[in-house]
Amino acid sequence: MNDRRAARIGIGGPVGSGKTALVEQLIAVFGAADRSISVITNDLVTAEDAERVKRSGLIDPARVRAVEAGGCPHTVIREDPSLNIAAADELEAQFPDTEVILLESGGDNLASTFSRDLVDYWIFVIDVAGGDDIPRKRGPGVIRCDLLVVNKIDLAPHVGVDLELLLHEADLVRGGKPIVPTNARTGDGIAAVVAQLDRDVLFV
Ligand SMILES: Nc1nc2c(ncn2[C@@H]2O[C@H](COP(=O)(O)OP(=O)(O)OP(=O)(O)O)[C@@H](O)[C@H]2O)c(=O)[nH]1
Repeated sequence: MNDRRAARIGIGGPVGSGKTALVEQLIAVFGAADRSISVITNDLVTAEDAERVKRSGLIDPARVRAVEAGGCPHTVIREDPSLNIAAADELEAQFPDTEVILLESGGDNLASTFSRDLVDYWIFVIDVAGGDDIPRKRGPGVIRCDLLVVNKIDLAPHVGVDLELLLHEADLVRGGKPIVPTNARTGDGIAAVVAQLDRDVLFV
């Protein structure tokens, strides 16, 4: 994508669902393929997620920016995304080769959604340990995201969740829009996430 603006991809979802783990997996896959990626993290009042990504050793730390939301994450990813837009513009100016900018939202609830002024595409991450009734709650994040990632599939047997049923119910409430099951600790399913991004937003 030499002559095009970098794709801006949001990653939202409940606290602890595995958003940062997914970011780390995506950085590794893009890095291994010599594809250029940058990251913006949103935390409430710290830069903890950004520090963790910088420490991973998987990415040039200069390509990682932190936005401190200072309060409700909805504000900075939906109502007033100006801080994130400015951070993305800066990263793009500094690293013109950037193909993808990942924007990780602070952990929130099932209602978080991204402004289309901020992102071209957004992923919502839920995890099976959150319960198999999550799709039935019809949260806007689950229903409206471009790609639903169902993470921590390894935990399904341990928390009494029928993964197939959860995926089926998620498919029903999403009307067939894409869903990818993952284990963001081991990397299971990450290739399918990248394939979906390539098809839907990166066009490679
Ligand atoms: N078993 C299992 N654990 C996972 C998986 N993905 C992430 N975790 C673990 O779940 C915990 C939370 O993961 P994070 O990536 O920090 O989650 P997050 O959504 O970024 O969390 P916040 O930023 O606090 O909202 C960590 O201890 C991860 O190691 C997975 O697929 N399986």
